[in-house]
Amino acid sequence: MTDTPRTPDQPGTEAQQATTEKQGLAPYDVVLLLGFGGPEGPDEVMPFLRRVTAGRGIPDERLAEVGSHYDHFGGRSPINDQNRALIAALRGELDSRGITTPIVWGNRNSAPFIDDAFRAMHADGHRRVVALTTSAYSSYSSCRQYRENLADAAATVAEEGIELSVDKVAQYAPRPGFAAANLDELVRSLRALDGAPDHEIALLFVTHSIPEAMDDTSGPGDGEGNLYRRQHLALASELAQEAGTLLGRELTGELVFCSRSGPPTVPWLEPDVNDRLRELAAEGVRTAVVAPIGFVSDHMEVVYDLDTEAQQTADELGLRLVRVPTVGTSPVFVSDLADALLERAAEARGEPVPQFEGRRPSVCEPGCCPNLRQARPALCGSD
Ligand SMILES: CC1=C(CCC(=O)O)c2cc3nc(cc4[nH]c(cc5[nH]c(cc1n2)c(C)c5CCC(=O)O)c(CCC(=O)O)c4C)C(CCC(=O)O)=C3C
Ligand SMILES: [Fe+2]
Repeated sequence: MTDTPRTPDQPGTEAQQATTEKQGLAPYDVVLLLGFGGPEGPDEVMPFLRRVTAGRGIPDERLAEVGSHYDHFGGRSPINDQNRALIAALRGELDSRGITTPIVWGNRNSAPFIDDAFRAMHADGHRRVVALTTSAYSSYSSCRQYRENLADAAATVAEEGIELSVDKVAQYAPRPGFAAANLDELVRSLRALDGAPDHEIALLFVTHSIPEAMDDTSGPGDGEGNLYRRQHLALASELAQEAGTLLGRELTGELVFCSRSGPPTVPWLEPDVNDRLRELAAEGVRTAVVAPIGFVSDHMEVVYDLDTEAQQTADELGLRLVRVPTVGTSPVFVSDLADALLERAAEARGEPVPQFEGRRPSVCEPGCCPNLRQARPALCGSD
């Protein structure tokens, strides 16, 4: 914070915000929420898994193993229902700001697919799309792959004479609003702990493991790499510090990983949450507070890999595991997504937008978060 008086031409002032809100999401006429997708019944599990891993060389045993996670939940992932709820919440938030721009949904790996979303938008007369992913961080899997999905879908519908222009909201993990939404959840969970002494509590921030090579190349092509990991570390340390200050506790957090796949010969980010729980129990920790900051809703990685598998590890060790909710449809998160959309629209109109540490450009830099298997067309970037 500075005490410099704000003038109307400074980015992020109230005057600026007022114009921003008045113009709504212009020049965009539709919002596309991009999800990962998931099976909604037992028959959809294997087709879904084959789509996720197409051309990826994931062994069949791993597919069968992941399929069995879905079996625990009747062959249905919660992810699509969570995205329906997110769209409803975002609709409510935009409505409350007088913004009527429709929100359409498209998934990478299950219906409704992105090409169908494009067809539906076009049929309704929409031509300028602003896309928002349900993944907050920068990496090939969580950013560029969605941009490739957009390019594939655009190419498919172009053959039918359908042309749309698509821009994207930058990955939002570095947004102060994303930190605020996660902090709310963390503080609520910590408050609910009984009088456990600080030195018996471990605070574990969890995210999806990715191959080390994918992390090494995440971020701008001419940057330092490891942006996926750095974004998580920055958020984790901010959350641990702010939660500690708010609650007057001495909390140190650390980053751990879940949901590793691929052959054991390929290194992925570590430590695995289960391995770390074992070490911590041996060091005298009694309570593990597990905050899945890498995910925006409680989908399969959370309800299986954490609430089922890591919970079982904790049970075996006699550890109490407290799982912090993901941001889901929390009002702070949804409001920040609405802000991010408004800022993207303002940027498209050539207006200034608020700056903050770690802000990602809305148009990805050349070579950022590359596809290491095969270079492919991707929208919303400068390459
Ligand atoms: C970074 C990241 C996110 C977070 C960002 C984002 O949300 O996009 C994410 C999300 C998700 N990942 C999901 C599911 C799966 N991910 C897999 C495989 C992989 N994920 C990877 C990375 C990520 N994944 C990677 C590097 C692989 C290896 C193969 C590949 O390069 O693709 C596999 C294949 C089987 C396996 O090997 O585990 C499945 C079934 C679901 C749906 C859950 C549900 O159904 O509720 C969600 C939200
Ligand atoms: Fe995944």
